[in-house]
Amino acid sequence: MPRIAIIGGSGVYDPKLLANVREEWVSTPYGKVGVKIGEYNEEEIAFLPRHGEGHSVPPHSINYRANIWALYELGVERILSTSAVGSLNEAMKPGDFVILDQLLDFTKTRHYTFYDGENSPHDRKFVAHVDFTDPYCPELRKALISAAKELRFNYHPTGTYACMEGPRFETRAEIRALKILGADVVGMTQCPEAILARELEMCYASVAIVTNFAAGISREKLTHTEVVELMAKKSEEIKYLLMNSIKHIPKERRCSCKDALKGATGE
Ligand SMILES: O=P(O)(O)O[C@H]1O[C@H](CO)[C@@H](O)[C@H]1O
Ligand SMILES: Nc1nc2[nH]cnc2c(=O)[nH]1
Repeated sequence: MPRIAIIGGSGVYDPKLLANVREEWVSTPYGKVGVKIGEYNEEEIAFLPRHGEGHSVPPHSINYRANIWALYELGVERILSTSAVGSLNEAMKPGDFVILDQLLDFTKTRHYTFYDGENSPHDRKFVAHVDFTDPYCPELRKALISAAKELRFNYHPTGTYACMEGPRFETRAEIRALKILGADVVGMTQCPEAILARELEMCYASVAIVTNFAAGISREKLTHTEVVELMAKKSEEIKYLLMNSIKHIPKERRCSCKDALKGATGE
């Protein structure tokens, strides 16, 4: 049973980092999900490309609830993910790794919770207001930072990610506003992926890879081609970073992620 899962973002579509890969189809109250399960250092790891293998699913249409529920069903406790981002912070350059620690959510049309009270399509028919002060698991963040340090990668140990609805890129004015609000990087997928993991008391962290300077900061037109091309160039480093992080993940969970529902339902 995989304790750890990797969710691959743009440019990270296949589990080449794993051996003996099999696919398991998991039924969830939100639909079926195909999850790859393989081995790394004799440990079972689950892998899920959030956009599908051919990048066929745009960020606003991803079935985040099915994806996270499927990993939970498989017994996953810890989720590491990648996200390709634009940078608003001149210190965070294309090719740099940012271990996210904060989030700003500007998405609009997504499904943000599993807990819809009586309308929940499962037996958790309650309302839950989960603490999200620190959206990322401190233990997973520490593991990613230790690995980036060991590998001597260009990395930033913190970063605020602004999640936009997409699928378009931002206007110059939106990036100006996000900078005033304190965002360091901008993407389209961390929300609701991070909160949904927290709602199922799973640990979640994401390593953002800067693929471009954001709209109005970059002198070039923004293209998805540029994003995928840079991610392809970084694919080996991303693989090493994720795999090296795994050995730094404590077996025992001492973070508060595992108690996220305590006090959240008013019980
Ligand atoms: O966040 P990931 O999945 O890496 O994808 C990023 O890349 C796409 C834009 O090129 C958007 O979907 C953005 O969120
Ligand atoms: N929203 C958004 N996502 C990205 N992913 C990679 N670059 C960007 C960007 O500039 N904006």
